[in-house]
Amino acid sequence: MSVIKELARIINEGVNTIQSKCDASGKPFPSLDEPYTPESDAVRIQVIADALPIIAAANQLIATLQIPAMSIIVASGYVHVSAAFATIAKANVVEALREAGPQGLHVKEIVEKIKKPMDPAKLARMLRICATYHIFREVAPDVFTNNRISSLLDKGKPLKEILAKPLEAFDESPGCAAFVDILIDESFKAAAVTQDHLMDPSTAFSDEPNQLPIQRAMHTNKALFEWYDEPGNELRRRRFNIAMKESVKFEVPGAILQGFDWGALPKGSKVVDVGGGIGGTTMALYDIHKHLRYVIQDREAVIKQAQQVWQTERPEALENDTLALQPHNFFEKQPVKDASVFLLRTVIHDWSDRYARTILTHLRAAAAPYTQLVLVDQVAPLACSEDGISDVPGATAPTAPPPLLPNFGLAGSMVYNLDIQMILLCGGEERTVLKISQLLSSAGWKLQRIARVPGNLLHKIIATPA
Ligand SMILES: C[S@@+](CC[C@H](N)C(=O)[O-])C[C@H]1O[C@@H](n2cnc3c(N)ncnc32)[C@H](O)[C@@H]1O
Repeated sequence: MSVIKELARIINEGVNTIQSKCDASGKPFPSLDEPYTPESDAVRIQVIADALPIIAAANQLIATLQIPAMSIIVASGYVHVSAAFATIAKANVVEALREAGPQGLHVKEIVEKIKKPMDPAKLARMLRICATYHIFREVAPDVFTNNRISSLLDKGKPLKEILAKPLEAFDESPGCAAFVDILIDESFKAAAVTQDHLMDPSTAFSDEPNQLPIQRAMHTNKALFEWYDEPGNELRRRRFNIAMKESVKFEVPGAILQGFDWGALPKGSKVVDVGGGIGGTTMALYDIHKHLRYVIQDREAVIKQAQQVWQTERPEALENDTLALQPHNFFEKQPVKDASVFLLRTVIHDWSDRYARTILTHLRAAAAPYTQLVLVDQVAPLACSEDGISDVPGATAPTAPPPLLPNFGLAGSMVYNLDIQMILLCGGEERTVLKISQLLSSAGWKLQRIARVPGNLLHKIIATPA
């Protein structure tokens, strides 16, 4: 069969399977036109494994059919979509559209509502390119409304409140609003200088967290997290912490609970969430596993914000000593010596090998013989076959059959976006299985297994003292 026919077959058969599952459950597949709600999107999770090959095949079919020059120009031109999108998000257009309801708003009315000195005609052009990428809908000439994708950026508050208290714009915002705002601010600006940075002999080979594109773009010599603590960066720091807390919610539901038997840990076992942020991960565990004790460690400023969040959302955890919030620099000696689990979610990927090794070595020195290390991180697949790459259980990622790319192509591409994000902002890396295994053993840990949650970006990398 020709490649294009084979790709079409994968799409057809996959769509039929999904439709049958939806018919059997009596729930329609969520429409792109309606705003996102977790309830209306629930059916997607049930068919996520069926959707992966279809997404991979559809993108490969487009790449095959499209005029090559068009493909490369469109890919280079994602910067235009980002520029449009960044402007729209910054101007709180999503919230104005939510308040207007499904009939949408004319761009002139949007500009009045958002109280920004913007040219409505240019805003229409920005919204139109996004609508063409299925973000927003143009429902009549120059009249736009939110759809399932754009509505995820809704900060979830009245527009008036956002305009009155811009520093608190992302506090308690659900969904991806905070996360995307990092991408269109820090990442977007760092991206603009990346080519200069990576071909400048004074920075090209650096593994220092303060010699990255972000420093070049922002004219600072502070590493990202120190820079967040600088005066003037209050919004960025708050936004980052909210983004991380909310990121737990746009994983496959309950992902943190899967692949590691938290329930089997004896009563009173201590789980130390190292670099735990304001505690989104610990909160998800705490809500289900009340028999455990938790410690969240992070930088002082973050722990202060965590204090407010837990006081508001789960005050009893602080009152009954189930949870301790502890300022701690993970480049220094680890104070907790009786941890059952050192849990690090999306921490090790932030750092270059040398820095990551220091963090892991401090944890190894504080580990008891029964301590388990649980890294919750991406595991970057190669874009070719990985057969026989490692015999550690779970090491080999599920691969797509030909003619699809073994890594499911664009269906699995987010890991590489985040990998580049690490080059831009932190100096870390989304590591392959081999790199993870080498890093762990260089710090005295033995990789035992990788527990994958189907359809999820983050996996559990479980190690014990070597
Ligand atoms: C990518 S975030 C992950 C947060 C959290 N684990 C989660 O998944 O939501 C990395 C965390 O590392 C923290 N961090 C950075 N440098 C640190 C340091 N030297 N000591 C302790 N925590 C640090 C940051 O403040 C941030 O909360």
